[in-house]
Amino acid sequence: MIRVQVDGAQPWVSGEALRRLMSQLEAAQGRLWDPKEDEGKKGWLTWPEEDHDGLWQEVEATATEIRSRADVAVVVGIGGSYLGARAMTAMLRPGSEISGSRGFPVVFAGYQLSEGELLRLMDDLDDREPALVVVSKSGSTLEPGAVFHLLRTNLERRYGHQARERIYVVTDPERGALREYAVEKGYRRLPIPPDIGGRYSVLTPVGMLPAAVAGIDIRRVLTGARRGWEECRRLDLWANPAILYAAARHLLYLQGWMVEALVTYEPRMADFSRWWQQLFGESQGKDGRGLFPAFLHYTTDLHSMGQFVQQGRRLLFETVLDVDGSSAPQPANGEPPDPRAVIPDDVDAASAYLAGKRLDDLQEAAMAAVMEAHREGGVPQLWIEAKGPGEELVGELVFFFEAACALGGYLLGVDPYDQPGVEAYKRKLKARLLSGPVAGA
Ligand SMILES: O=P(O)(O)OC[C@H]1O[C@](O)(CO)[C@@H](O)[C@@H]1O
Repeated sequence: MIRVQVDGAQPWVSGEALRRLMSQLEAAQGRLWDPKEDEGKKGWLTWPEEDHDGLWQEVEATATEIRSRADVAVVVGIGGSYLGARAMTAMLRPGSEISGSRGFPVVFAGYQLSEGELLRLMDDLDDREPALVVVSKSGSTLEPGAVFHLLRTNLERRYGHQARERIYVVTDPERGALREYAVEKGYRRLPIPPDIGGRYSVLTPVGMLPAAVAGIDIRRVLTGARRGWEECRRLDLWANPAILYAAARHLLYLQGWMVEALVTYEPRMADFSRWWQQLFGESQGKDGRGLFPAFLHYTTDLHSMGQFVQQGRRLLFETVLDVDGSSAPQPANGEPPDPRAVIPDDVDAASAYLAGKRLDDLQEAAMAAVMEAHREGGVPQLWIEAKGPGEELVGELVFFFEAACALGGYLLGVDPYDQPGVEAYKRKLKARLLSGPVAGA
């Protein structure tokens, strides 16, 4: 269940302001759900209601194969080709990184160009039995392309011809250099539907294969996505969380607020904020428009950015993503909480008022205190309450944010599906590499 509350954003998001926006909201919602609008770009919209059972069986079988052949999966991708998978694994399998002990380890690479990082990863992989999962829609992105070939070569040095049995490729089923290479080498492939763009692709094999490898029940993720789909179809501002969220942030934007900070309180949600940031940043930041999507991880960032939020230049509003309370196992009815998370009685004088409280109590109090303080500091706050079992919740949240993002793009008057601005740096980088000296030559 996802509920959006706008009480903390008064007077900017008033009932009257929402009513004035109503005809634009109806037009945006109509455009979103009209199959003739933006044809070929909205595969993500109908994806949760379609039957892809054959594909999911293949994804699950591939995940089982990876888990039986390897003891760690390295997912190579950038942007929409790794952020969603990372968000899901961090949220649902916290601690599944290479040194972690819970779930099957899934690590990520190919999302930056640090040579030191890559060499450290290779060192770590030396005493493991890795599999590579390469994810790229276009099949031609520089960062994952370079890192994939380096990791592949490393695997080939170790396993020879058999390395190919450890390499899995998720890419466009019809085109792209990576697809051709995978066919030539005989790697097992999974498709990214051509009508689903990178940042909207987390519910396809892009996110679902790494999730299944990590031991996440992807069928439950899909159940949640389907619930999100049902909620976000309604043409009722108060019953459709995506319309209300898109409307509220648009009203704040129109009244001069420039930065939206997604606030989370659980470290396992940090990667989800990065996924959210790409979704909104790439979809809406164009033609000189759009809110800058930032994120703040509380209470950590209260001790670094809290000062600015409370008293700095008034440019930022907060969207608190309140995901189903604690990440700690909850005691059964009547049972006491895990005593290891309860502050003992024999504490120093400054901590005496904390004695007997569990860390979760402190977290809850912190959320309420921050809300009050930042309101007094003049920071508008939207509140997204998300409740339910983890796997389903992540699917529901993904669909909700995707729908809100597309609607927001229409309200802004931009195309939420392209990213022409990213090409500028790509072109210059390519030109330099084509003409520049070769390292070590
Ligand atoms: O999956 P690909 O084609 O490698 O692209 C990765 C990411 O790069 C971008 O194209 C931006 O360069 C994103 O839109 C995309 O998610």
